[in-house]
Amino acid sequence: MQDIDARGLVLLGCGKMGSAMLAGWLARGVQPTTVHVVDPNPSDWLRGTGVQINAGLPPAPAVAVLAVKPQMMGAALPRLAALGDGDTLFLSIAAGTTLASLAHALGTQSPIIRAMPNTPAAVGAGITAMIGNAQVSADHLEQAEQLLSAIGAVVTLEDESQMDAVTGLSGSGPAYVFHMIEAMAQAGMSQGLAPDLAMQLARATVIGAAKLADDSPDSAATLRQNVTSPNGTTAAALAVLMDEATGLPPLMARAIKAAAHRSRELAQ
Ligand SMILES: NC(=O)C1=CN([C@@H]2O[C@H](COP(=O)(O)OP(=O)(O)OC[C@H]3O[C@@H](n4cnc5c(N)ncnc54)[C@H](OP(=O)(O)O)[C@@H]3O)[C@@H](O)[C@H]2O)C=CC1
Ligand SMILES: O=C(O)[C@@H]1CCC=N1
Repeated sequence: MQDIDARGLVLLGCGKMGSAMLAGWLARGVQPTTVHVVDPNPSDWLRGTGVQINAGLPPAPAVAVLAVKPQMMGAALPRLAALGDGDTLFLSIAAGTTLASLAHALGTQSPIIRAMPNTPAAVGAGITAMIGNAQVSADHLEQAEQLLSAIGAVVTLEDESQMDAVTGLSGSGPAYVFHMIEAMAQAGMSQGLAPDLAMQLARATVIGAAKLADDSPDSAATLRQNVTSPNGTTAAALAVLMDEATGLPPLMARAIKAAAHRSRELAQ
């Protein structure tokens, strides 16, 4: 992060994702005074970090990170378009906003990386997929990887067209898992459990299964089979969940298709 210490980092938008990233960078040793945040309503947490808020921006920061809603990009980008010295890396995490539209606003010679993180970034357990335009150098990629690895794993895409599917799978994916917790708790209540107990069991089950999936060398399919006794309770449930027409696979396929479709729509 030496370049950031010397030239500064600009963060445009410090909401859920912006603050998760900022927390990761500060934990990795980025100096608060080198970070310049632009946000209309700074939170108490942000004010307590020691970063510079809504002050003058360095003319050529090492990195400018765009973390506003896609719908706000049009209003927010002109502030950033004035920045940069040709070597300033622009890093956008906005869903649906393409490299071409970013280059249109920021200058076609600007190095730009489009990335898609997810909210487990807030606890350092995110996963981010990224891809850069032709102006991005190996140094820029390494810089982005350093910043994004502060909030979890990082993968590099081969083609920007993969970003819509990535957004539908891992960008939006945490919401599917949280909704599964809600649905499992609700189903437990339908079977007679008190709401608090049902929620405790549902949360702990998802957390435990996620930890096991993380720690174990076994595939998800093997871990599933390990729960499933022949002709037992799990087999009864999986007959419902794995139904080809009405089970989880076709439902999840429809959900992720809808998210990817919305990502493409946001690009229009
Ligand atoms: N949430 C998620 O799971 C993920 C989100 N993303 C992407 O990250 C981006 C941010 O999402 P998220 O953090 O959830 O959204 P938030 O609404 O939580 O954060 C956006 C922040 O930008 C601020 N803002 C609005 N207008 C401007 C402006 N002109 N200049 C500077 N800041 C501004 C908002 O302030 P105010 O609220 O006061 O308007 C808010 O603090 C989006 O583009 C989204 O697609 C990517 C991956 C995952
Ligand atoms: O819902 C959204 O549009 C953003 C992008 C991925 C997750 N949240």
